[in-house]
Amino acid sequence: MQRPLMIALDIDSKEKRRQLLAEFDDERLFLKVGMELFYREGRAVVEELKQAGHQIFLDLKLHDIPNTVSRAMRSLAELDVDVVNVHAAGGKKMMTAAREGLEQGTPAGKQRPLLIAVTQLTSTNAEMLAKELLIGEPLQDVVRAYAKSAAESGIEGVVCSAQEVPLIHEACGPDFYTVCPGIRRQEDAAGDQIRIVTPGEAYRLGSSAIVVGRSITTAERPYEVYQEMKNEWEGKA
Ligand SMILES: O=C(O)c1cc(=O)[nH]c(=O)n1[C@@H]1O[C@H](COP(=O)(O)O)[C@@H](O)[C@H]1O
Repeated sequence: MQRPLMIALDIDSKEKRRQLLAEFDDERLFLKVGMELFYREGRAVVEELKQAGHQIFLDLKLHDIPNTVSRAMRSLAELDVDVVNVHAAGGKKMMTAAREGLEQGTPAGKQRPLLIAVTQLTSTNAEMLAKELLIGEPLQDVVRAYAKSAAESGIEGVVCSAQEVPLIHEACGPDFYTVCPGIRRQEDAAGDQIRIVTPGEAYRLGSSAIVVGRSITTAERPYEVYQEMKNEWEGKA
């Protein structure tokens, strides 16, 4: 897989989704289908986007008992998506079950989707971790430990802030896949994101992929913003 800029299609209607994608002409994109779109449009949206030639990160962040996650992954594997995810907080048995479910569900002759685990959401900070979630260790240590658990479960990578990419690569090796949301240009509103990084900084920190939602999807000229952020991410700006 290249180092893609994944566009988060967090959009609340089929019409708006089609309007947005029309801005990109025939360009083949890496699209993230998350809960909002999937719960609204179901499996059909994935099939439509695949047929149009796009790559898909199906971001449903599974987090349940191992048996349930395994069986859910078996079902998602039939969709022929490129990347799927779970919450690392579900533990090693759950992550292993997710991988096994994917392996069982992947049709013969097809490559199974890349499986990654969310370490700590980019909307989380150290204070929230300590005071609300009652996790006593420093945030970076928690992210490192969760990434190691993911690697030990035989899955290929994590979702993390680009701020944590160097420590994850140190712990899990340089090829461990790091998908980084919480990406903003200097001028963009942070919204609910806390551990934010610019596309250029994510590139310099060695992220494998970045995820960009609202900076592109709510822009007046989404394609221009996409090009600008992509150039920065590819080290061209
Ligand atoms: O798993 C994710 O994709 C994810 C993990 C995380 O820690 N933080 C995070 O923002 N995301 C997703 O990445 C996207 C970020 O969107 P924007 O904040 O609009 O750029 C959203 O679709 C989130 O669901």
